[in-house]
Amino acid sequence: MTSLGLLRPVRGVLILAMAFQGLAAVLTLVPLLALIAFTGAWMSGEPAPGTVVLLAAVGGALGSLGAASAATVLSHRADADLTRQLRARLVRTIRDLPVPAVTGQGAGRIKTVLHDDTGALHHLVAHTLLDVTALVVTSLVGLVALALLDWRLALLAALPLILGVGCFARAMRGSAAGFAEYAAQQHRIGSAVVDYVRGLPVAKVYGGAGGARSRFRAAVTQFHDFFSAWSRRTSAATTASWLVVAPGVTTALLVLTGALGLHLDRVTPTALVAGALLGPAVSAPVAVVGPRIQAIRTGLSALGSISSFLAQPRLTWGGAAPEVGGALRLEGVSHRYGEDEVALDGLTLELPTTGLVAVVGESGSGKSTLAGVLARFFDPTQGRVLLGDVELGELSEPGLYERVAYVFQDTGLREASVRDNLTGGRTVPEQDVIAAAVAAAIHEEIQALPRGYDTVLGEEVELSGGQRQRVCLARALLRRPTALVLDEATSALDPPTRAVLMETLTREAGSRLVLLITHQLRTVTHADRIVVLDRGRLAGQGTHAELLEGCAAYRRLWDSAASPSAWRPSMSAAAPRKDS
Ligand SMILES: Nc1ncnc2c1ncn2[C@@H]1O[C@H](COP(=O)(O)OP(=O)(O)OP(=O)(O)O)[C@@H](O)[C@H]1O
Repeated sequence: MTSLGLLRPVRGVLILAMAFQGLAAVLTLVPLLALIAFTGAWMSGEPAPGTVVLLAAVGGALGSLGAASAATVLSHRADADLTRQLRARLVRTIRDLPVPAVTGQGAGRIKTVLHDDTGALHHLVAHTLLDVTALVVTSLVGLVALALLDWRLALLAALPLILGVGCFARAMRGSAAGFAEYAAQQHRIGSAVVDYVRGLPVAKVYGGAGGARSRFRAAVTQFHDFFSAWSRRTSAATTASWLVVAPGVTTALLVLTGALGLHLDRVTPTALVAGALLGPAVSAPVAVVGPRIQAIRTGLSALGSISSFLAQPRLTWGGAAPEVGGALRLEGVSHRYGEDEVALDGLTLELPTTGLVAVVGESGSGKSTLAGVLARFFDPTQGRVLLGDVELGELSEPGLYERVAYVFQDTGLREASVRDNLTGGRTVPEQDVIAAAVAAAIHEEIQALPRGYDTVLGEEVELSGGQRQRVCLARALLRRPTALVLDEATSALDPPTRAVLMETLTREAGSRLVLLITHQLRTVTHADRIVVLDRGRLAGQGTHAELLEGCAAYRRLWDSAASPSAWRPSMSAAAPRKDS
């Protein structure tokens, strides 16, 4: 579908609105035409049709008001319908996009598309199309009416129009690239603003050294330089196009020539009056069409931007239900961000169905990318991720997330009650909610909130980072998943709380897979299996003792691990588990 195809759902209403606007433009000229007829009759000594003129003036004015109002109502209805439909489609698209496309720079693009581009469409659909219709119809009808009375005066009236269009076309030469650059620069400023606002705390501390602030300043300066140069290049031709079609110029031209023609008996008094009244209506639209053209271009570019946003590759889901007891497996999984950045490199791994598995590796070794492909936040660029014998993409979305739960370091909580955050709005027995919160060591702190489990997060209270992580863990436990994947999900906890949670996770690992991605090597030495990643490759896997013995990458990590954690496996946590 071309970007104009996005307007298809409201095409009918828009055409009707433009028809009403065209009618309004014609009716606006009716009083002038009646006045011309009156003047002609009066000057030639015929009985002047005063009542007809009066009726035409009133009828034309009222009719044009009515038609213009109908056009405005219709165009605004079309705009409201279109905006609602497009925003719904955009929200569905955002929901299905791979996560990296909606975070970081992607967030800036979403803001542009949802806010700026749909705003630019409002101007195009609700206002600009009607304005341009009115301008074109007024100009054409005025020209035709004048031509019927005196074709020479009509040609004269068309002269400023032609010159004005010529100057304007000259001003617009090469403007497609200029408008594209204008849009790109606006987008750059938008992204820089998002980046700057996100980095504000850093910028406050580090002042001018904050890269985001410099990027924002550079984007604004660059835009200013570009826009000044563009204006300088086009201002002479644009000003000339405005001057040449100024109503006074056209009127003077037609009155002087018409008077001369009258003197020479070549022009009738009626034609002279018609020229003076209709001439400005013929050429004046050029003066106001410039900003409208820019609005049309901005609207069309917004349509293009929305259309390409909607066309982005999305994650699609199948309908398969996950096999009961299926293990998570990776077969030759590689993932690249962009052209060069290899984050995972031919990773083949079969995870057990129960037990505590830790994933460790140096910073940048691909741990979070592994969590991302397991969570199907995005698909790997190569290879397959399976649950049992079914690829994740063939599963239904609820099928995957009911079976496999994820807790991430910065997993967001919604502005909703603690209970709703935990249950996701589902009806869950109260004792299950409490049991999950107890297991995640957060129950007592929730009870101490102003309205306990009914307290609205973000509105009534702000939780600390560690509390948020524990609420997220409780939410995951409440699902009773067969696999629980945690990416640095205990990073914000103090050692005693982390110790309690490690007890919980170790206990949970007795009946499900708990995959713990962590930097804190010393908290997972008791894991049933430790997977070591090194520059996206599998460097080794086994128990702590086996890896110390046979995996150089693990030994390096172990040697560089800082201080021992407060937690050691307790007798209860060390209960035997079966590995697959
Ligand atoms: N969104 C992204 N865009 C581009 N490159 C990325 C992105 N996310 C990660 N990378 C790159 O992919 C590689 C692996 O990153 P990843 O975050 O998976 O490693 P990690 O082991 O989790 O690191 P850390 O322990 O520091 O969190 C790194 O080189 C990183 O720079």
